[in-house]
Amino acid sequence: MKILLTGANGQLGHELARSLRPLGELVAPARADCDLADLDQLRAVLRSVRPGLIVNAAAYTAVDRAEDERALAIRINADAPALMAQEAGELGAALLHYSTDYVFDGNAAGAYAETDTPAPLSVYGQSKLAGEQAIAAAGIRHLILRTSWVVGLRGNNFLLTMLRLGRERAQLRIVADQHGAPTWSRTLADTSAHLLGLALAGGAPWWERHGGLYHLTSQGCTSWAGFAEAIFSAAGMGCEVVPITAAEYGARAPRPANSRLDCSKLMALCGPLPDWQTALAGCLSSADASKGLVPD
Ligand SMILES: NC(=O)C1=CN([C@@H]2O[C@H](COP(=O)(O)OP(=O)(O)OC[C@H]3O[C@@H](n4cnc5c(N)ncnc54)[C@H](OP(=O)(O)O)[C@@H]3O)[C@@H](O)[C@H]2O)C=CC1
Ligand SMILES: Cc1cn([C@H]2C[C@H](O)[C@@H](COP(=O)(O)OP(=O)(O)O[C@H]3O[C@@H](C)C(=O)[C@@H](O)[C@H]3O)O2)c(=O)[nH]c1=O
Repeated sequence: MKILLTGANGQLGHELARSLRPLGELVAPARADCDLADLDQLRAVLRSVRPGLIVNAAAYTAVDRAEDERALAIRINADAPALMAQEAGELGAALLHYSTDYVFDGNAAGAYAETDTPAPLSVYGQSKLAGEQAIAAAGIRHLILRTSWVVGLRGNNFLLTMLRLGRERAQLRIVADQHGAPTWSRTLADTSAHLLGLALAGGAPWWERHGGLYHLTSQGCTSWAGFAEAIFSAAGMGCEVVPITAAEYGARAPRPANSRLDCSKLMALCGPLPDWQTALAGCLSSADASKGLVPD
C-alpha cells in the first residue's frame, strides 16, 4: 500500500517517516512539490500518487503570525485537508490527520474529552477546527488525533527555544497560567503507527468501529513555566524561571488557559501513554541529543 506523507520535514513528520515505514511504501514529497497552499498542485499529487493512506502532518503552525495571515492559515489547515478528504473519497483511501488543544477555549475545569464542544480563541485554532470538521463531514475512513505542546529535538518548539534562551540569559519570564501536557513527537509518531497497524489489520469493520477523533498527549500536566523549570533541571542549566501571567507576556494570539486533553479513549485502544516528565527525559536522551543540542 502506498502512504502519502505530507510535512515530512516537520517535527512530527520527521518521526512519522521512520514510524510508518514498516506499514507500506512511503511517498513523502518536499513542500515545494506538494504545497498545501496550492490546491491544484495538491490535487494533482494525490491523483498521480493514488495512495491507499494519506497521513497529513503538514500544517500552518505559527500561532501568533496566523492572526495576521488568516486566509493562508485557513487554506493550509482547513481547505487542504478538506481537499484531501474529498480525494480520499474518490480513491477509497483512508486519511490520518492531526489537530490541536487550541481548538478549545480553555475554560473547562478538567481535561477535555473528544465529546466536548470546541471554541477556539485564535485564528490557528479556528483553522484547525475547520480542517477537522471538513474531514469528519466527508464520510471517509479517517482518524483525527488532537495533541498538545509538541516537542522534539528538531524544528521550532518550546523545548528548543528554552535550551537556546537558557544559554543566553540568567533569567526568563515564563507564562504560568496556561496548563497542558508537553508531548514528544516520537510518542505521537509511534502511537500513530500502532493505531494504523490495528486499522490495517482490522479492515473495514475496524474503521466502522474505531475511526474518528482521538486525544493523544503525554499524561499529567504542567504550566509553561513548570515545563521550562523541568527542562533547565534535566539539562543541568541554571537559568531562573520567573512565573508571569499570559496577560503580562502579551502574546499576539490568545491561548487556552486549560489545554488538558483526556486521552482515555485512545488508551483503551493502544495502552498507556507516558507522563510528560518521562517523555521529556526520553526526548533529551534520544540519539540527536549527542549532537550537541543539549548543553553540558
Ligand atoms: N507543534 C505543536 O505544538 C502542535 C502541533 N499540532 C499539530 O501537529 C501537526 C504537526 O505539527 P508539527 O510537526 O509540530 O509542525 P511543524 O511546524 O514542525 O511542521 C509542519 C510541517 O508542515 C509543512 N508545511 C507548512 N506549510 C506547508 C505548505 N503550505 N505546504 C506543505 N507543507 C507545509 C512544514 O514545511 P517546512 O518544513 O518546509 O516548513 C513542516 O514540514 C500539525 O497538524 C499541527 O497543527 C498539534 C498540537 C501541538
Ligand atoms: C518564548 C517564551 C514563550 N512564553 C510563553 C508564550 C506562550 O504562552 C507559551 C508557548 O509559546 P510558544 O510560542 O513556544 O508555543 P505555541 O506556539 O503557543 O505552541 C503551540 O503550538 C501550536 C502549533 C499548538 O498546536 C499548541 O499545542 C502549542 O504547542 O510560552 C513565555 O512565557 N516566555 C518565553 O520566553
